[in-house]
Amino acid sequence: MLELSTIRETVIQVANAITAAIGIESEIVDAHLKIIGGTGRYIKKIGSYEEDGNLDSPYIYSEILRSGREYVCMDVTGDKAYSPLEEELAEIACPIQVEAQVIGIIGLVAFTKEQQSKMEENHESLLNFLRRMSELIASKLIESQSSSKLAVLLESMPEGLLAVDLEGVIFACNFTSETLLRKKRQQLMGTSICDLFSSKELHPGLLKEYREKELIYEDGKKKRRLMFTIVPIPEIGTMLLFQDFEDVAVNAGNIANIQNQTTFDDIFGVSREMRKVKERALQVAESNSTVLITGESGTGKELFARAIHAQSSRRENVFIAINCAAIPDALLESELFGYEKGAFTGADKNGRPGKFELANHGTLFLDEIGDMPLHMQVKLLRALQSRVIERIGGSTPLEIDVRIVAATNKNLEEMIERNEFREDLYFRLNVIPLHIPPLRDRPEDIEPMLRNSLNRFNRIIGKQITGFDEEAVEALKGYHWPGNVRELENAVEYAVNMEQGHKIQLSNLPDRIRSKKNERLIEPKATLKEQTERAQRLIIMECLKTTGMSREGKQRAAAVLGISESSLYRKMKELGIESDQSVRC
Ligand SMILES: Nc1ncnc2c1ncn2[C@@H]1O[C@H](COP(=O)(O)OP(=O)(O)OP(=O)(O)O)[C@@H](O)[C@H]1O
Repeated sequence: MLELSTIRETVIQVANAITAAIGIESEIVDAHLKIIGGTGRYIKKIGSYEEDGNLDSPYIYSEILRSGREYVCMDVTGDKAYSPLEEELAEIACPIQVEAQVIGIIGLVAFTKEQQSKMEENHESLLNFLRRMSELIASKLIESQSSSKLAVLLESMPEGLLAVDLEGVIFACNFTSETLLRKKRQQLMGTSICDLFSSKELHPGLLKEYREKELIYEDGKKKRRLMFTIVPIPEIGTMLLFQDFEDVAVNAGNIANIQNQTTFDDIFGVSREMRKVKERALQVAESNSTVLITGESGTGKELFARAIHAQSSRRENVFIAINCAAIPDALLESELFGYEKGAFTGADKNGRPGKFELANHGTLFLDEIGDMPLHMQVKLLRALQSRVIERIGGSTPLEIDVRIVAATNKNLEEMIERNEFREDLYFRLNVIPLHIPPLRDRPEDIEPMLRNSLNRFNRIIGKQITGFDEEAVEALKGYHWPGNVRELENAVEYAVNMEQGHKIQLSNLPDRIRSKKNERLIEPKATLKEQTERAQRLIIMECLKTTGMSREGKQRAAAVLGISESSLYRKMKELGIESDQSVRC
């Protein structure tokens, strides 16, 4: 039953509007004969019942509710069906109907002779007016019911939902988001997304459209893996939908969503080098052999790993990625192999599958393999050799059928010499090596990639920028792109946001590209390696000077440079930039 009381405010406003327009008192009752709104003498009676709330009474209002008929009486004293208060002289009443259902009544009541004659003279037009008002109330009720139905739908969605504005501030959330993030609605609403998630991908300006990406949510000491789908909504903000990662993999029965897989067509590159890498990757994709992808951060290693999976016979099963650098050493083993119930304090009481199990019959992408601690390298090698794993605290060996694709931006051969990486594991992984060259070594790719990114961000941000002006192209082509394609994408996104005209101007490029710092880095006598390291050191220091050395500062610096936070920490270590060192260039 549609209840008028759910739009009480509207009902009161309509009653006031009627009286203001025609100078006669009005009352509005619901389907239980309860007075919901009224003017004049009826204000005091709001909340009480007409005809004692008896729906079977022989009087007018109960009769209107039963029959749906209108009532017009210019002298109520002679009407037996009327039970007047002493002063009531005349009444016009009109049912409020939604389809065939009567959900209330609007009554117009004359208490003075003057009002009575006004009613008599204009009863046709007054009745018409009441019909319009009754339609208005009915449509408001339907509208409010459908928006509350929508609210019920959003609340009962199995996915968490957060809606953020252009500044990244949460303005809507649902019940599942409270459960998954272990926070109350009041704590979520009005909070910046940056305060909830450290992953830079979720920060405003860096939010990009993507489906099903695994990101980590940290709540105090607890970490939770969530699978995100991000939908930018131009001019409004972004909608984030997320699920518990394990639920997704288990519910999917380890069946992949093949429609949204990254394929080789998504890998862009016109240079000879890129065409060669793509050809080679395509050749080996079909086989089950282990692939080791090397290349600097942001060159597209994960993109290649996904395309290989999509091209293989495993494409209908899952692709699971694990970033060995992002997971604390103590957790890496349970992340990879899972654990049985009661395996250790704080463990989930039902036990949990590891990535190997989740990726069964699919592909397991071991990202940043060079950052895997030595003791874990031994365990990984054992699993790869025997193709059998055991959960922590378990005693049943599980056979696994997983294709391994590993990636690193480190020089594993140098690490082997320094005893930081096991040679036997290296040979086990390096069955099919694929090296992706950095962007600066394939300059022909820069311009087409800029155009490609421009089209994409025009679409996402809703702009129609036609290209780059000459000076901007020159700066972009001359830049050394330490963050490779990721940095290029971020630079174009920044420029598209900033640009108000039809072409991207030099002034709208990020500072580090505009200021052509790379020119003063060149020292003809130094080796290429020395010059590259020096350049990287200067760039990172310069960036940290702006963002600061706090944890958040470093997160921002990583985002600006287009590298992962863990890559930034690693680079700082390699280049001798200390965390608490004052930033000088
Ligand atoms: N050849 C390419 N064509 C299209 N997009 C690319 C290409 N290479 C990289 N990208 C884009 O650049 C970004 C970084 O790519 P990806 O994450 O695969 O790099 P990565 O080498 O794995 O980085 P990291 O070592 O930091 O994890 C992604 O948005 C990806 O889509």
